[in-house]
Amino acid sequence: WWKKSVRLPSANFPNGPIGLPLFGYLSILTEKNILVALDKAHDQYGEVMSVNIGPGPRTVVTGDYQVLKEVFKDDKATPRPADQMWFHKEFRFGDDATGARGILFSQGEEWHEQRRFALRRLRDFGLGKSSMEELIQEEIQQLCALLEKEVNHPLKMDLIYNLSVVNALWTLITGSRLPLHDPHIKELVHKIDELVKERGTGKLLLIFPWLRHLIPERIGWSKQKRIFANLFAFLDKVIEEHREHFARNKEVVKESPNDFIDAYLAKVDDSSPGSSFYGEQGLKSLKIALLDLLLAGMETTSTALSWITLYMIRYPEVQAKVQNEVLTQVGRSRLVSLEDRANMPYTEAVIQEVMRISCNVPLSVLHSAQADIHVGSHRIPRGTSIIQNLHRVMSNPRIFAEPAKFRPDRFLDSEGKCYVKNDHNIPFSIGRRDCLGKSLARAELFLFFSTIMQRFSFESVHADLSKINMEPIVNFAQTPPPFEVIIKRLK
Ligand code: HEM
Repeated sequence: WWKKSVRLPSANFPNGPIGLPLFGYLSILTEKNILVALDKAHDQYGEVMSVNIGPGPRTVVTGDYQVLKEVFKDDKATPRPADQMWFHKEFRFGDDATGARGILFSQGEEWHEQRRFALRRLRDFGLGKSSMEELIQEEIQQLCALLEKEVNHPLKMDLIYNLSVVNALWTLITGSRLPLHDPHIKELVHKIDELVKERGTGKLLLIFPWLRHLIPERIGWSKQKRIFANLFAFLDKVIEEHREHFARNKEVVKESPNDFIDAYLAKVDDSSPGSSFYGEQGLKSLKIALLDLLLAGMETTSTALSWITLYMIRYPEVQAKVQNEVLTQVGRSRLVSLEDRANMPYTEAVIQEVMRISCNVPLSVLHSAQADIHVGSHRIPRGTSIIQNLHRVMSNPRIFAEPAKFRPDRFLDSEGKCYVKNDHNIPFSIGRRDCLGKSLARAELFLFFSTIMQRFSFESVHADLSKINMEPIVNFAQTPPPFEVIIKRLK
């Protein structure tokens, strides 16, 4: 059994380390973190290789930009692996025949439909428009008011950005915003944060899913179930309120939906059998789509903002240059707008460099091969799971010299005046199933960062800046270690 599970399925399958029975590629459990373990294996077996994760069959891992570009340019690697269905059956109304509901883990035509709809509707309700900018600005003003109260005191950066980020999404989804001190939004943020962290600490659960039957409490399975149940109760309430309103004002809502949920209910009402929006399945999909948007959108963007803050206290000279650029281009009184981005190359370069070096979602989300895939001399058979090693691409020394060093000017031209895009910087992944919220995330990062820099400075609580811990906590996401800042008003 062991030989069968660890051997290469065919002669031209990507090579890789031999896993142990049950544990698979042991370094994943014994090295400092999974990224270090995979780096070691890549160094030995190349940029397209395979490993056993736990007792499962071999998973292909690639950290080569050109390969990722080629493999993910069309639908041949868009599905999510079927062996995670145990999880989706529990939390995403999943089944073996049709996969999971929602956006993040759905399959085939259902995924196409759900993704297309979400993209179009988020665009209608703001993405890429001035209304979205106003909505984000509103959140930033509230956040700045909160920061103002903390001036000159050490402040723990834990969950500071989450409330504002989730509220921007919440407004797009539900049509109304919640005040930052609202207990509902605080509860929502805590639940999502707990869930993401639990998924991380439940690494063993991901590798050995059957442990949930033996030690559900210790492995974190019971806790996940409780958190999902709370989250669903929260979403059910909002959906129910929208459904009641829809039932009473159907024609008006259809004519001009106020938010994402309204638009979704209108779509469910107009759908016919065969569509993933139709009937009960449509309503289930709505709930999971909301869950996906909140899960995928909150922690990632908030974590990126926390990383930016940490890098600013570690490199005050970089912070000073950003502040100088904001004050020169925008001044003190006018609100920063997305149009300013073109004139603020240094700020853009700093965001890009933090995204590169902190690599928020280092292994993206698992994909699998829809049909046999040929990569150079390799053949990856249908159904094989594929990990996109984004961390590997973004720390490739041939593209990013001295990749461990924080150097925003690598995204500037030789005179340091113009921002230079680098296609190899792919924190949002690449190809047909890349991040659905990347425009929103990019807009948020720019507006939050530059507006805060227009008014405040972040300082370290340590006199010796080299003492600041920059070591990421690696789970599903790479998060900064807990840290404190002293907020100063910009003189
Ligand atoms: C800095 C912020 C963010 C980062 C680094 C990030 C990164 C990613 C990555 C790496 C993926 C996996 C893509 C793949 O499977 O190939 C993804 C998927 C996704 N992201 Fe983001 N994301 C961010 C913000 C957001 C926001 C704000 C939203 C909400 C609007 C969002 C919604 C999604 C969704 C729905 C998916 C699943 C797409 C699909 O399966 O078709 N993300 N994101």
